[in-house]
Amino acid sequence: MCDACVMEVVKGRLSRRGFLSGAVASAAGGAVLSASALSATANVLPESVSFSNVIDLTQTLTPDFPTFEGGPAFGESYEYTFAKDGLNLKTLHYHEHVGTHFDAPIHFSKDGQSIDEIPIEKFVCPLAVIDVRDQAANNADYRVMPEDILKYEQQHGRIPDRACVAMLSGWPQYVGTEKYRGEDSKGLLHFSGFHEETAQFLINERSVYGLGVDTLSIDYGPTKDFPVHYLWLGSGRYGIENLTNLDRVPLAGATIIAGAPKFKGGTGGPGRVLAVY
Ligand SMILES: N[C@@H](CC(=O)c1ccccc1NC=O)C(=O)O
Repeated sequence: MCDACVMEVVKGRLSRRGFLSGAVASAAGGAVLSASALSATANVLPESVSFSNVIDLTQTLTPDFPTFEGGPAFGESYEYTFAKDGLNLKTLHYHEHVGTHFDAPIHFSKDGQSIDEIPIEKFVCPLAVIDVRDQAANNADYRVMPEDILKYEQQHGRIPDRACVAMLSGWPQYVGTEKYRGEDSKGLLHFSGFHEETAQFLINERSVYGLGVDTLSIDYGPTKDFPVHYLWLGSGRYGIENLTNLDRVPLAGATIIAGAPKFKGGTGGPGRVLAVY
């Protein structure tokens, strides 16, 4: 090899080694940095979460999104427009319980936690999806029963601790139609929810933080006394209503990242809810 060629090879090796050792050093530095940043700021979860899919479980909120009471519950008006002012900015007016939203314990209890008081680690949870689409298709007033949970566990294993248990009824396909609320001539609503025995079972026998539904309410539509709201929220747990896309996540094994709002004293409120798996 000519002298010049040898020099080029040696230079190449040296710079590659320098590059590699620099990369190792910066990776190690990065690890140290992120570990200390974590311990300084995060409420560390007991298990690590790794994922390659993100699914949006949130309904798009529009002024005509169906509401529990039937009337409008979300409005918006422009304060600034790009054409007139060079920027767009709206004021929103909305009911706390509209669209994909949270029910905080205070919603149905005398002095339960408000939405801002729920510890954040309760919003990142294993997600257990209970598929009752067939039952709901046959009976709009179907309620998720304890047997549905036991059947789920036979197929997918025990509901994990700290889970959010969500009902998949298939109702999001009816948003935009009367059927989503299912109001009859007597003013009763018709859609699925959880049975109070199931809420009681999950409170007593399992360790669950959240209850989710893809309908307007964790209680089924025709209820007059809201037993699941009183039981579940009264036990210090939270609910999420009007979820969507639960048919796009595995029934077991996903993690829900429930982006609850942080309104001081809020009884709930709309948020962004994601599932990762
Ligand atoms: N499922 C509803 C229930 C609810 O909001 C509600 C229950 C009884 C009386 C009024 C209610 N909300 C009024 O808009 C919710 O918790 O968001």
